[in-house]
Parts: sequence; structure tokens; C-alpha cells
Amino acid sequence: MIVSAPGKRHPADTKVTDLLIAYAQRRLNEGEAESEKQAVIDRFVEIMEGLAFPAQLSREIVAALEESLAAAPVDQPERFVDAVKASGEDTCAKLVAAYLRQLGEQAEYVNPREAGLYVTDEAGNAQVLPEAYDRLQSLGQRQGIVVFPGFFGYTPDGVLVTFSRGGSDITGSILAAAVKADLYENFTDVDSVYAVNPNLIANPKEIRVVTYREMRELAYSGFTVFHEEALLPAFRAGIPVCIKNTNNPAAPGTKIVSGRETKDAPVAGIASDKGFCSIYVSKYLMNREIGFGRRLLQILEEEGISYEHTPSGIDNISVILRERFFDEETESRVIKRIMDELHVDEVSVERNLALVMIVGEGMRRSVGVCARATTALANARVNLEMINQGSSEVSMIFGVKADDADRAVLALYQEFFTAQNACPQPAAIR
Ligand SMILES: Nc1ncnc2c1ncn2[C@@H]1O[C@H](COP(=O)(O)OP(=O)(O)O)[C@@H](O)[C@H]1O
Ligand SMILES: N[C@@H](CC(=O)OP(=O)(O)O)C(=O)O
Repeated sequence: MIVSAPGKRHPADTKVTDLLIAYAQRRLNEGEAESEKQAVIDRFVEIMEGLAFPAQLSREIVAALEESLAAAPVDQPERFVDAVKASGEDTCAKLVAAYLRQLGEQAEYVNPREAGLYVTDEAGNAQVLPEAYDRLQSLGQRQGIVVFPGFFGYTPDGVLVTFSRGGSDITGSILAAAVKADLYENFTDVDSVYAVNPNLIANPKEIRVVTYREMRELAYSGFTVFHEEALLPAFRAGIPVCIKNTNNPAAPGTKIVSGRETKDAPVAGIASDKGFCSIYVSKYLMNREIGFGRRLLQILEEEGISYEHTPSGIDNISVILRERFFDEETESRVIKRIMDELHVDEVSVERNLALVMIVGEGMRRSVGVCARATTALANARVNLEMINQGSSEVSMIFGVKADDADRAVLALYQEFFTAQNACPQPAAIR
């Protein structure tokens, strides 16, 4: 059992991880943050009171939390923030193990360092190291319930590093793969993965079965319900994933598997994510200039920027980036380098873009999906800045102005999922 830190109980609530981040930031800036620390403690105490924990046990768990906050290395800010963030999951795992023991279960808290969950040294963005799988394998042989904190691991040198936000899903997938589980059940707060973000459209269609490839694309582009990096370990090990509701475990949830029947549902879901920008570059006879694309991307590589997509024409190419990696200072430097080093005719940057994605394994065998989508977007008066069909043909991406994104998703959802439109085109070829 892999646990996350306590999340939101209602929309206006604050996740424990966010309380911990607030604590870490104030402590770093002002040297103390007693009220922020107390907010975290209060949340755990409230949970333990709700579970009728004996007072002594509660005190021990709070004392261990305070100890780990005091031990976090305040002189190394990135390491400090990671250690503080991880204490939410760590405390929760200790608490859950203690609770299961109160219920008479054989349950033990296991520390990721002791178990060998080795990760790269990328603060707040760790990746699992291959050797971790062998080390973690023996967890499967332990008796009783292993309660393991999600969201963080250790470098082989013993430094605590967290995954990116939402990363307990990643720990779950790594452990499922390591112990060769029959199934990875991931408990969240919704009955299933829906065909569209339920925060955008009320009561959307539930997805019962989705493929790894579809889920990877949907998670990438806004389905935050399952972390995009959590699919790979389970996928490689061939372990099916089932997303279920903690508060309604009887609901069947959504299964993520290798293949699904796409006959009646070529499109699995519609997703969107904001915060993108595009560098547009044009140069006459670009198509004949060997190495142009490589040199363009090399500039980005040298600037330490990863790119998302590169739709191109004959004499032009756009590079789509996440805006958070491309502040104005970086933009001026990159633009100057593109002009000076590649001698282009035109280079410009467009900001505030969103990517809207239609995802479905059945699309490559169905005629007319793109036409239906663009017609629906045109009818909703959404201007398309870019269209890109992924080479895998599992997804189609539309670049739109961020302000148009929700309208675009609504239009596409109505086109592909509402009763009068949901059937595939008669022209679908199988
Ligand atoms: N397509 C979708 N289907 C279901 N939930 C979605 C979808 N897109 C976004 N979400 C959001 O994801 C939330 C669950 O993810 P998250 O809060 O990270 O859960 P957890 O903490 O359990 O990992 C849901 O409450 C919902 O608001
Ligand atoms: N608690 C961490 C990791 C995590 O997985 O959270 P959640 O299960 O609430 O998505 C975070 O908030 O990022």
C-alpha cells in the first residue's frame, strides 16, 4: 500500500503538501514559520482524533514529524524543500501503518531508503534509477501489509529527492512493477477517469477501459487524475492499472490496459492544457538546408530547454514549448541566437497558447475524425493556431489561444460524446 499526503477534503481546502511548501518557503525566507508548521500538525492530529488513536501514539507520530522537519537541511534550499515536502507522505505512511495495526492487521511502515527506491538527483523532479527495481523486489516477499510513503526516493548517496507534484502515483507504479503485481489499483477522489475533465463539464462520460497509450497522451495534456510518468513502469511490466474512488470503492473505476475494442468509441477522451508558447521560424528553402532542424533544436538544448512538438511546413517550422521554461530573458537570448546563427527570414514568439487534444486508438481506422473536430471548432468560433497529428495517430493536437481552450474542449466533447453525435461516422473503416 502506497500512501500520499492528505489531500483536499473540499474544493476550498489546502493539500498537506501545499501547507508544507508554505512552511518551507517561509522558514527559508524568514527563519521561522511556526503557524505554517502548526497547520500541518493540526491536520494530522485531526485525522488521528477521527481514527480514535491512543494519545501516546498520536504524540509519537507528531514528534517524528517535528523531528524530520527540524532535521531538514535549511542551508541547502532545494534539498530542504524536498525533505519538508516528503514529510507529508512519510507521516501519513506511519499513521496508516499504525492504524492498520490498531485494527489487528500485520502492517509495517517501510522507508524508501531502506527499501532501495533509488532516484536521480533532480530536486522536485526525480526519476527512478533502473537498479531500484531489483532492490524493491523483495518487498513482495514480506509478510503482512507494507505501507510505503509515495512521492520520494533517495539518491544512491542517500539524499532525499521528491518526484514532481502528484508523484505518489509514480511510486505506486514503480512498486507494482518491482513486485510484479497482478494489478495496480490507484485510489483517487473520482469514480473513474472521465472523457473530459469533470471540472470543465458536469457529469461527463465515464471511461471504463483505456489503453496505456491513450492514458499517457491524456495525462500529458491535462488529465491530472493519473500522473503521466506513472504509466511507464506498469506498462513495461505488463501490469494493468485500475483507477478507483477511495470514497466509493464499489464503483468499477477505469482500467488501463494494452488494448481495447475501439469499434464504437474511436475517441477515448478530450484533454487540454494551458501554459504553452510557440517559436515560429521561417526561411526560404528551409526544406533544402541539411541540418537546419538539428541546429535549431541544438540552440534549445544548449539553453537547457525541452520542447514539446515541432509542427512544420516547407519553409517554416514552429517549436512548441512550455512557457514556464521560457521567460522573457531566455526568449531574447534564443531569438537572437536563431537570427545570428541560422540567418532566418522571420522569427517570432506567440504566448498564452493551450493545446487541446483528441485522443483515441480508434482514430487511425476512422475516416473523418479531423473533419468533425475542425468543423466543431469552427462552429464554436475557435481559431486554430496549429494542428498536429501525432505520428502514432493516437492523438490529434490543436493549438489554440488559452482563452479559447475551454470553449474548444466543450465543442469537441459535444461533437464526440453527446447522445446525438456519439456514434462513429458511418464511414468508419475497420
Ligand atoms: N478526465 C478526468 N477524469 C477524472 N478526473 C479528472 C480528469 N481530469 C482532471 N481530473 C481531476 O483529477 C482529480 C484527481 O486527481 P488528484 O487530485 O491528483 O488525485 P490524487 O490526489 O488522488 O492523485 C479529480 O478530482 C479531478 O478534479
Ligand atoms: N502529495 C504530493 C504527491 C501526490 O501524489 O499527491 P496527490 O496524491 O494528492 O496527487 C502532491 O501533492 O503533489
